[in-house]
Amino acid sequence: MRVIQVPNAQEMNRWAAAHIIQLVQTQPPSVLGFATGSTPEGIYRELVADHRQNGTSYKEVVTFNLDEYVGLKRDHPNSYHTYMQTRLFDHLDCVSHRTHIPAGDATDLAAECHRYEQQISRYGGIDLQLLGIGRNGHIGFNEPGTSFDSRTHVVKLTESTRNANAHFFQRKEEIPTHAITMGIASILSSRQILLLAAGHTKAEAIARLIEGPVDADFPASALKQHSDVTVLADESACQHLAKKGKIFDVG
Ligand SMILES: N[C@@H]1[C@@H](O)[C@H](O)[C@@H](COP(=O)(O)O)O[C@@H]1O
Repeated sequence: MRVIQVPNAQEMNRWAAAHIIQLVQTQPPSVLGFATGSTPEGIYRELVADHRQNGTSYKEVVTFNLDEYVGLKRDHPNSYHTYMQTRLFDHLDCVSHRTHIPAGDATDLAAECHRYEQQISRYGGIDLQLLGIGRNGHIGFNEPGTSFDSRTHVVKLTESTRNANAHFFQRKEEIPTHAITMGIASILSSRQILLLAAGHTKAEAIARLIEGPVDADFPASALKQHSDVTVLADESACQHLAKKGKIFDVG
């Protein structure tokens, strides 16, 4: 696992966007795994700005999102469909049938999970998966205790995750109780993974990820079993790390 420390969130956004753009330009057709939450918002703004200024094209790009809330229609203002549409897809030249997000409003959720996995396989797997990290170490919506062998599945959200996402909703009761998420094994099947963290609220999670053991109680630690993971974090998110340095590798 490679750790890259940058001064602030803006630098994190620029670094990540440049990395994505390079992949899109040099390895078409790229299959990108996207994440939601506050962390990637600035990266998506950078991609939109680059598309406007430099014309980087996403016509050939295939995308898969990590997760979606159960029970929200895709046009609900807080669905991850709406999040991706308004922050990214509406502003790029993506082809809509190549952008994929689990259908949280499916009547048969188990069938939807199976279908999603098959779709990822049909495109030959994900080249680059972006990840945020929850304060409890969740990746996607894989909460502590999730099997490292898990594939796309339905999860019950913990109270801490619902609270952490509360700022996206008007009222706490509106926050869904369940979600569909790619599993930990689905995430680990990606050829390359870029985990992003900015701000002091992520400092404990980043220290535990980088310096703690592999442990199912801390889902992000599964990433240590993958051979191409970069943790891109700002100084605030790195403040509890014992090891200091701008770039270093951990076993
Ligand atoms: N499902 C998402 C995760 O994919 C994301 O990593 C996490 C952290 O969010 P934020 O970036 O807002 O801190 O939030 C949600 O739970």
